[in-house]
Amino acid sequence: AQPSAPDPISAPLRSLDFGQLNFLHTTDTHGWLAGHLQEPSYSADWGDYISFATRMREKAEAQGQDLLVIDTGDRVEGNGLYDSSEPKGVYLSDILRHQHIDLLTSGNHELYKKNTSEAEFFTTVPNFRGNYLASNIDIIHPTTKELVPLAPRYKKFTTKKQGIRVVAFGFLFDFTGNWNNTVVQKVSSTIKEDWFQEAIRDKEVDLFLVIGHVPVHSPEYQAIFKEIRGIRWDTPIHFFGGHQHIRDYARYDSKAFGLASGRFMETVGFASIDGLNTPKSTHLSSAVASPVFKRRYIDQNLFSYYHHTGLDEKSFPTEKGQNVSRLIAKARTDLHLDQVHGCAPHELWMSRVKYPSPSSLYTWLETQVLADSLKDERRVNVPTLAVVNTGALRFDIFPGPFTQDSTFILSPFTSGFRYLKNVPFDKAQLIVEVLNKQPQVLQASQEGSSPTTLAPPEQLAYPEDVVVDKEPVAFDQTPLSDSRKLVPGYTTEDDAGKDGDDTVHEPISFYRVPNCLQVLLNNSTETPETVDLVYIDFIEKYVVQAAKIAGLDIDVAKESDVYMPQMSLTNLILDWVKKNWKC
Ligand SMILES: Nc1ccn([C@@H]2O[C@H](COP(=O)(O)O)[C@@H](O)[C@H]2O)c(=O)n1
Repeated sequence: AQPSAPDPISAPLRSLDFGQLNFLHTTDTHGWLAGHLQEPSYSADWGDYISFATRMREKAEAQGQDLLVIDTGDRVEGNGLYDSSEPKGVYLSDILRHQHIDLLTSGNHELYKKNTSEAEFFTTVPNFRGNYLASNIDIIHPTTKELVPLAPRYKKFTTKKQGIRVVAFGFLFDFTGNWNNTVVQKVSSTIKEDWFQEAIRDKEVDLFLVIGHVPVHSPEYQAIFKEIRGIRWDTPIHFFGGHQHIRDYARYDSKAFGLASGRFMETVGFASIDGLNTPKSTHLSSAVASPVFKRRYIDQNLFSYYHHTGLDEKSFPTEKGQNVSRLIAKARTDLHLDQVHGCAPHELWMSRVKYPSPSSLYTWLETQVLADSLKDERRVNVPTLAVVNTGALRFDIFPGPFTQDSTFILSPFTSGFRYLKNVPFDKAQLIVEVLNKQPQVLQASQEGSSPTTLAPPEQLAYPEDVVVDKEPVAFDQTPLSDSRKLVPGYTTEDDAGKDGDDTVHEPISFYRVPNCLQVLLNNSTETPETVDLVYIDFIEKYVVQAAKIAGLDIDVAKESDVYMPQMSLTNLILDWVKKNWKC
């Protein structure tokens, strides 16, 4: 772990059920390779994860079993380790590559910008040569300008110990926000292509593995499941997914399951399959008709890692893991990530408290940061309605030092502001109302595709608020090894029940927020007739649609202009923190 990481807190743990084939899975890590330096439950780092995967592989192989390590994308954007370097990601990719990852794929964040997808093409794909899959992503080759697959479409391989014959695919959900140097083909048309049809007709396959940056409960994964099942009625399928930042497990049928392993290096997903028919096992009388699938969501800390490997402080770390922890510490020093810009007086939560409220991160952004600091000197005293999508803020703020790292953890994106002059106030309000009308924003959600949102992605999995009654939870699973108070954390309920989390936690509330927050900046007590409608540039395409619906007949892209040139939301927040949160 990193030198400043808090020690994990002991907690009652559920164990892992190993099988013939075992998996470790990360997704949506968003640069958090140093782990969480303010939260004991997630305080291990990528170096510890490397040691963990090594020890788990040793354990599996000693039992004659196999272990595969999988990552399903969104490795970038969301943490100082990625976002604060110039160019972005140079430290991150060098740290990432030390983990032996058997299969990986791209997320949407790898494709928002041209330089990010080109870095995948030139660095991450070669770093994991042969293991990076891109079933539905093409990129314009930066030199030849030809449209080429970002990485191979699929792969067939045989596992080391059990000889399990696997065909693996790597998908991205039907993402449309990519830069125009990449092409994301819809999943429903990709699975009709000849190469896919041939791959699923291969009879020499014991397991189909579908990894992807796709929610496990999604139209895209349903379509892939149906397509494979239509041809191979009996072959086991394991899906690994992500994107919604949640822990989730889907049962498609008795031989097909899918695991999603959370976000931000809070979770390492574990899955296993036992009873697969393989060329070896079919000769044995022990071959089983129906395989058994298991899953567990591991809290990413050393207490869990020691427990699951049966090792301790001395026997657990590997030399490589320790070197990588040192590499991360050096990168954090080079990037000045511990530099303190101010001190937060109390917690500000994204979803643990109601919005609006004094402890809501969004209320703070509206009533303090934007209200104090959003001003273009060319537009002084002009009434302004400011709109920012809630998904632009990515993490809670904890009391204490607000560092260079906290800045990017909170607001990693480079988005700035644009504005439309003299918008009738009632129309401006209507535009915000339209933006907030639905969970899925405007953009006629494509049929058969995952919904998109301007709110934090976790919210797609919560149709309603979850309000936790603060009474201690009853624990009816494995016996408690420790009767102390439970630590608040994940209490996942999925298609296999309520016993998925390795650590038994006290539950946490989840309150929904609107797609966009808004603040009226007006020096007068009178309602303005017109306002400057200021919006964060990421939502411009949605503002265009909302303006049409609101009956504002203008060409938004043409008539809008940059507001506070050179100022990003990230820097606006940082300047406010420096001025207002003295330590
Ligand atoms: N420049 C950006 C990029 C993304 N967002 C928000 O993040 C959501 C997607 O996040 P995932 O990690 O789930 O891919 C997106 O819907 C936006 O809410 C943003 O605000 N600015």
